[in-house]
Amino acid sequence: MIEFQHVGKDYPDGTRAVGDVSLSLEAGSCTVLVGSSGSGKTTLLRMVNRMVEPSRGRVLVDGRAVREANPVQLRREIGYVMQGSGLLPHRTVLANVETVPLLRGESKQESRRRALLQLERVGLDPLSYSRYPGQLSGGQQQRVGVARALASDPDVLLMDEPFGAVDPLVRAELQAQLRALQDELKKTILFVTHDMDEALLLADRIVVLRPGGEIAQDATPEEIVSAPADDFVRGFLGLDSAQRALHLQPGAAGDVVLDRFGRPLGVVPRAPQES
Ligand SMILES: Nc1ncnc2c1ncn2[C@@H]1O[C@H](COP(=O)(O)OP(=O)(O)OP(=O)(O)O)[C@@H](O)[C@H]1O
Repeated sequence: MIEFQHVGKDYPDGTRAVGDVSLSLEAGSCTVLVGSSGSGKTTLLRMVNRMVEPSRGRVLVDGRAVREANPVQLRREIGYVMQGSGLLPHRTVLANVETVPLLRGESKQESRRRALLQLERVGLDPLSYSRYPGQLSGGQQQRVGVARALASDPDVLLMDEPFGAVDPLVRAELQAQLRALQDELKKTILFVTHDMDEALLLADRIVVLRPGGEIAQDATPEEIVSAPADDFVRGFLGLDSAQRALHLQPGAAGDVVLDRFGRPLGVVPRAPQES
């Protein structure tokens, strides 16, 4: 479980990146921070592994204040995937993934076992294990990034726009795979995106941030779509609502309205039959 208690961040140049945010992320669930550019998503996410120190408030992981943890230790315990994968360019795929368990003190043999398990889990072709990151496509690099984050079997996974730089087809594949992984592994995931469709697909809970780093809405995907809190959230949803492609499916009580992911949004009661 991750808790943000009245956290805020002002950068030294006076930029208020995060105002006053309180949030609880349930263990084993996927929470997606969504909002326009500059709304403080990355700043909030990086507070969890102390890449950013809050100016106010505190962050707890499993009841422990992160500011009391050793930052290096903390970063080894928490998986982190970012856009552009952040792989070491002069190490092979396998060596990149092995690095994390090795740093945590696992034996060479155990680190290799874990690395191979995770590379297989993310569906990477074994032929690419001995390649260097520069020899992989963007989508393959992101898969390696996910495998590396999972290699130390962390409870918490921070994912900052991990699929932002890949083409839409590969992106859809990576999203589907993350959902499948999450069904199996039940990590506590904090995922950042500016894409509401991605948020609706992946989240158990969506937190919409407005500029200035304040929460506009914190709710389930169904609640966000069916009852947006205000015009800001409505506007954010509306940007691509034309593509959201609602459709109907006959149900017992009437027609069920489904979005393009097949998520039920409501029921249109059937008109009484004339006799
Ligand atoms: N090191 C820094 N120094 C000064 N200002 C910063 C720094 N890092 C971020 N900011 C500012 O803080 C605000 C929030 O940035 P942040 O990266 O958290 O937003 P974001 O929602 O993740 O944006 P994006 O979607 O563009 O990545 C922005 O105005 C940004 O310019």
